[in-house]
Amino acid sequence: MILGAVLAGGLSSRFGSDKALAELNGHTLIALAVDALAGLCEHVVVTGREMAPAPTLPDWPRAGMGPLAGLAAALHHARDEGYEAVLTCGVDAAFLPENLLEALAPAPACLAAQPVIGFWPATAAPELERLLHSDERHSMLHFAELVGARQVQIAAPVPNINTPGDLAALSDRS
Ligand SMILES: Nc1nc2c(ncn2[C@@H]2O[C@H](COP(=O)(O)OP(=O)(O)OP(=O)(O)O)[C@@H](O)[C@H]2O)c(=O)[nH]1
Repeated sequence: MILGAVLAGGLSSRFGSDKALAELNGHTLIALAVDALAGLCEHVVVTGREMAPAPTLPDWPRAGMGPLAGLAAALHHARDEGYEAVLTCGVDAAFLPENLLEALAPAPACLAAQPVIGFWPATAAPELERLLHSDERHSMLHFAELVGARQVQIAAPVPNINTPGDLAALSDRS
């Protein structure tokens, strides 16, 4: 079983307002991200916020530590509930390719350009706990390197939405 996890905390400082609640074609970005993962995974959770269109998990060990703390919460849930791995994306992953799991399997692996989109085995939880308690860089890429994740290139990259301009460009395209 695969658990989908939307990493949905953060400050959205480049966006200027909570980008999870920004709308694309009448749907919030977080709802689109949950739907995208639900098409690929048995169950979906949202980390790093209390209100969401799917069950939520608080970041581990605490909020304010970045997306890895959301991944840690999801890996703990996966381990406790018997999921073998977690598929992650950010709130700005409105369009995930249908073959994403095939491209990322076997875990661990992540997208080369966007390591927030990754496939992580539940057994990676202890290494992530160690990293989050260390002075090392708390970045998805550093964790990916630590666990030997393959960095995968895909033909059609998932668009990043960091600014209102990024969102407007997507609205124009769809
Ligand atoms: N669970 C969780 N997710 C996070 C956290 N920080 C960022 N994220 C998510 O990780 C993804 C990538 O983060 P960024 O795009 O850099 O998000 P951000 O930090 O809100 O944006 P900036 O402030 O503009 O850098 C987004 O989907 C964020 O929602 C966090 O502390 N906890």
